[in-house]
Amino acid sequence: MSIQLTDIAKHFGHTGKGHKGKGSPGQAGGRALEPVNLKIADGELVGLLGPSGSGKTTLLRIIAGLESPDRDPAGRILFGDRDVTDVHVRDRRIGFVFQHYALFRHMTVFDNVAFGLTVLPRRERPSSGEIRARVHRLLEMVQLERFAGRYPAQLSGGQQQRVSLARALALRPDVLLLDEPFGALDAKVRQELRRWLRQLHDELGFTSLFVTHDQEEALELSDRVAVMSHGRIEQIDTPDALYRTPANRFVFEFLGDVNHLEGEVRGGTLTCGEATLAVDLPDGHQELLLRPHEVRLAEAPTPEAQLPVTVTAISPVGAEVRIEVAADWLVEPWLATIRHADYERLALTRGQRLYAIPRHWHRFSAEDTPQRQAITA
Ligand SMILES: Nc1ncnc2c1ncn2[C@@H]1O[C@H](COP(=O)(O)OP(=O)(O)OP(=O)(O)O)[C@@H](O)[C@H]1O
Repeated sequence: MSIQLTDIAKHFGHTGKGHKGKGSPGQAGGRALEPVNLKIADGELVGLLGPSGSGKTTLLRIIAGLESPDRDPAGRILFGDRDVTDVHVRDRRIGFVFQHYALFRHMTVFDNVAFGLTVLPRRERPSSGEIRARVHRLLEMVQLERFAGRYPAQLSGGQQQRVSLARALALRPDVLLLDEPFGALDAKVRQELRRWLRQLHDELGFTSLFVTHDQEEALELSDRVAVMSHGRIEQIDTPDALYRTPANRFVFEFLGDVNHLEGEVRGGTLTCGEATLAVDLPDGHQELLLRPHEVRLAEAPTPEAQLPVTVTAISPVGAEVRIEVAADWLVEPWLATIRHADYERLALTRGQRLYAIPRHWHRFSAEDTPQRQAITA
């Protein structure tokens, strides 16, 4: 089922009490959402990513029907061809999963998953045999069949969240909405649950929208990610496109580690203390941004890049080695990620003097037009 939002805005009155007991800090006049336009294709898995207070949950709750959008502008929500703007939450055919597993503690796993089906009006309710079959099939999918008779308290956090997922899917929703579904779990379990969700999503073909403030989670799990800030969608794109062609500085900085280089450009050379870099930019003050993988470390400078640094920390854990380097000309240390082979070849140690050689840099002008330049060194 596709989802289309047109001009969905939300303004909370100053006296309004938040569902989380929050006020409306940082947003003039309690504006939680600027008018948002968004199209999600049938069967798509979209992540809503943004810092705290950027409006992710508000947007999700409006789509769910748990919160109503402003009347001015008169926004609309379509599920497929159906206008659901004024349709009650229980008639929107939505499944929910929230961070805090709202499982019924006095019910077994089986009964929790079956609950939504057993409370359907009689004419819509499947037979008890059918309910049993459907619940077992769902528990099989989330590999919890042998726990059907247990109570939530007898399960781990990750298992409880899998029950929540099965329960949300029991009513065969067209749309699955997840609010920080894995937020309360440790890193390894989160990773596992992401795979679950992706698999179930692909297998069952529903449309999913999930809220997260975890960049890695959003980029790994989603077909597309909507990056939000201050109640606006700054950019919505595939993870690859977001990372490679960010629409503005906020998106660039929010999606990963960033190194800063600020200096004065004169005659095609940027100077910052004892560091210099050849750049194709007009004279004046400039700030360049670099991702850690765009910084090469070498034993000698090049004619284009003379950026002396000292290694201050080395973290060889993971697919790449993370090297922190510092220098007098840097306000904050830089992070460089290099291959293990290069790490061994350079025989890096703490305190070692090296040269940073930018492969690429990015610049966002005041009008936020992104620019990316490759260094032809
Ligand atoms: N019921 C409410 N009444 C008043 N203000 C609210 C209410 N719900 C949210 N807000 C405000 O609206 C803004 C957006 O909040 P929202 O919860 O949507 O952000 P979020 O991106 O989901 O944040 P988080 O990651 O912290 O959950 C915030 O400024 C928040 O304080």
